[in-house]
Amino acid sequence: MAAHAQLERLLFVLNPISGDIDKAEFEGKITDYCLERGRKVEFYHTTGDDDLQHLQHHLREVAYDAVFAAGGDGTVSLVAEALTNGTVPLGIVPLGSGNGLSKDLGIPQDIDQALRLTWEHRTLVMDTVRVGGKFSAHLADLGFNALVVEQFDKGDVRGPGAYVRIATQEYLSFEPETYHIQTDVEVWEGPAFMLTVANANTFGSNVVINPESPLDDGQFEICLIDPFPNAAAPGILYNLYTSGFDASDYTRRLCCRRATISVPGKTEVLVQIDGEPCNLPTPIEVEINPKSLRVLVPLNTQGR
Ligand SMILES: Nc1ncnc2c1ncn2[C@@H]1O[C@H](COP(=O)(O)OP(=O)(O)OP(=O)(O)O)[C@@H](O)[C@H]1O
Repeated sequence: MAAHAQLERLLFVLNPISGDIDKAEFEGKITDYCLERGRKVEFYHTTGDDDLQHLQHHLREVAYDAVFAAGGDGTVSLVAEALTNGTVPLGIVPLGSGNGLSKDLGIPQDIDQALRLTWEHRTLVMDTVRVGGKFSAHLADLGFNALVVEQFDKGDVRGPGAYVRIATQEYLSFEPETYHIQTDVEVWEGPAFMLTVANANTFGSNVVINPESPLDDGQFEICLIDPFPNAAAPGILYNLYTSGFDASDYTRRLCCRRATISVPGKTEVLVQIDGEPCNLPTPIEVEINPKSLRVLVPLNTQGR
């Protein structure tokens, strides 16, 4: 763990379409903040088109002391993937609607407070995960939430209200899949309402799907919610919002370093990875990449 490492040259990766703030004003604020403290700052704007390849190419050409992701969960995951297995740390200025990883890392949700990371921080070296070959720093899931995120993504309306409306609609007709999971520790098979591959703890919605699991412990959890009767829903929701995941009869967690997830009868399945929906061929191989990402966190938090 390093505290107060001097960061001279900073890159801010900005998603022009995330958040509802004026981006020109935001860039001006960052520039002033960094120049006042003797930092050099540059900006990189995502286009939504091959951003990972372009960013990786740029990072091979120019050496930075830190790269900040200024956007939502998708932008954070993009920059995290570009930096994984390297020595340059990731900083986060949360601008999205969920901002899950930044919350798990104890990064302030206020922009001015988050910018202090350029100046005061310590470095956490966290694990990352590969889910069916795709990068995940935070949470990936199959089942109910993946379906809701896909519908949410297709719609024009953002925010928690839109998510709840879609979730309520989908819940009425949702049919749980059966999963076969083989980990390096155990085998589990059964139907699940939702299956989360959790490197981290908390969704952007503040649902704590994987409480008390450090991001740098060299393992991930598969958090399962069984199909449940309607009458059990309020209790499960209460547990999810109060870090009580394990308290329910309908939940279980498998802790492991490697897993193969099959969905009998299906060759492809919908997966939500760090906020972005995608279809993956089955079986899905999941593997931890221990201590693979350096990330700047506030001095006064341990990260979770
Ligand atoms: N210039 C751009 N134009 C259109 N789409 C873009 C652009 N830059 C990035 N994207 C797309 O934006 C998505 C990532 O958005 P991001 O998660 O940063 O913000 P958000 O969706 O507003 O936040 P949240 O996920 O928290 O709601 C990706 O799908 C990416 O391809």
